[in-house]
Amino acid sequence: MTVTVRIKRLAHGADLPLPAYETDGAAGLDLRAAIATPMILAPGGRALVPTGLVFELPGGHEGQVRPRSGLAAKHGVTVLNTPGTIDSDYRGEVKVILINLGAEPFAIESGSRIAQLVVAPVTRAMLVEADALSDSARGEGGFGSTGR
Ligand SMILES: O=c1ccn([C@H]2C[C@H](O)[C@@H](COP(=O)(O)OP(=O)(O)OP(=O)(O)O)O2)c(=O)[nH]1
Ligand SMILES: [Mg+2]
Repeated sequence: MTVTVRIKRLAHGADLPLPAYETDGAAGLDLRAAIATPMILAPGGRALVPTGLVFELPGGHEGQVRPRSGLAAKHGVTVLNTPGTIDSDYRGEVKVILINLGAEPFAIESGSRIAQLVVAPVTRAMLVEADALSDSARGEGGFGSTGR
């Protein structure tokens, strides 16, 4: 499924390529760091990394900011709030909250692909308050109630 997404590049990201799907079947658009000078993420450190991008997602859709598995596997660098939620009515710059869970400092250069954005449909709930809810086989069991 394809939807049209309007996108604006901010001045500090104007020289970077638009996010792109790296392969025909890729689910995520890689997001790049739009930074004037390299950032160093110390072990255990986190940073709000600008992308220089503003999206206009179509109604009924969200953007999910997800980690790149390569950064996680090789460096322990991931998205702290994964999946970050980009609302369709958000018109601010998309930023990525990265955290370094690895043992070494991690350098982020301008243009580094730091995360990926998956555009996904959203189902919104119409809440109906009720005094009693239907029975189910699971009932109140959770948090490991079915065993290992
Ligand atoms: O990783 C993220 C997550 C969110 N956002 C932007 C887009 C999103 O639409 C907005 C609000 O995100 P969220 O609802 O997760 O944050 P909040 O702490 O609840 O802030 P708000 O009170 O603005 O909703 O912040 C990002 O740029 N990156
Ligand atoms: Mg919110």
